[in-house]
Amino acid sequence: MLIVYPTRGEAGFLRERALEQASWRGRERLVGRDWQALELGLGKANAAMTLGAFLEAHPEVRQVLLVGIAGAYPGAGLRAGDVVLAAQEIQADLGTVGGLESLGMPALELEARRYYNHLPADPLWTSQLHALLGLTPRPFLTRDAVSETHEEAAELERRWGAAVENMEGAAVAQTALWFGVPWAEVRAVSNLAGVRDKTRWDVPRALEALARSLEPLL
Ligand SMILES: O=C(O)c1cccc(C(=O)CC[C@H]2O[C@@H](n3cnc4c(=O)[nH]cnc43)[C@H](O)[C@@H]2O)c1
Repeated sequence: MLIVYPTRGEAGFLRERALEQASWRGRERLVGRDWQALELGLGKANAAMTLGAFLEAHPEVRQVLLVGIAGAYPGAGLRAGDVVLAAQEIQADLGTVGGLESLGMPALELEARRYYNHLPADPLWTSQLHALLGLTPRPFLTRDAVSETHEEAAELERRWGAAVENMEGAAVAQTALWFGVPWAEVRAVSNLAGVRDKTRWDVPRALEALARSLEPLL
């Protein structure tokens, strides 16, 4: 299993369990008992290019799991420390404000299936994680830009029906789909989306919960 994470700050629990720490094209690479982990970098471009290059160089990878922190939308009923599993990723900053459909061009076309803004997590891998980790799949949203106000976050939640937002998920999803590798995503809530005051974030609580939740996999 290949675990991927955006920033080194989110991977302390993996580093503690790694048998080997290395570097791959300037990105941190950790090797565990029956997993490896790779730092992606922040945002969609970093995530897509790093994962794409790694999958091209490592055709033996059979599953990808993206882990990290996320911002929760106001109506999602989530707070810092809650851990969520992705049912799908919604690439909300591609196309018009309402998405790609109105442009009539998909983001990805595979075997006659057209993907616009919605990118489904692998159903089997996700159902296995649901059973193993006891997490309920929820819709995730990705933009390179973060929500900066409550109103912005609430509008994204209303328009797309997502529970949480992040900056890399859709890029990992689209890359994995294109390479034909099952992908899944688990994130811990660090903050309410739209809140920029870091004193109202709780990243340590989120990362502790993420580590606890993923223990059965490590
Ligand atoms: O400085 C800010 O206002 C700010 C607002 C939101 C997120 C950030 C980050 O630095 C996020 C880094 C990292 O964490 C994920 N993340 C966590 N919370 C959110 C969020 O509310 N919206 C989007 N992404 C979030 C993200 O995937 C990044 O990898 C700074």
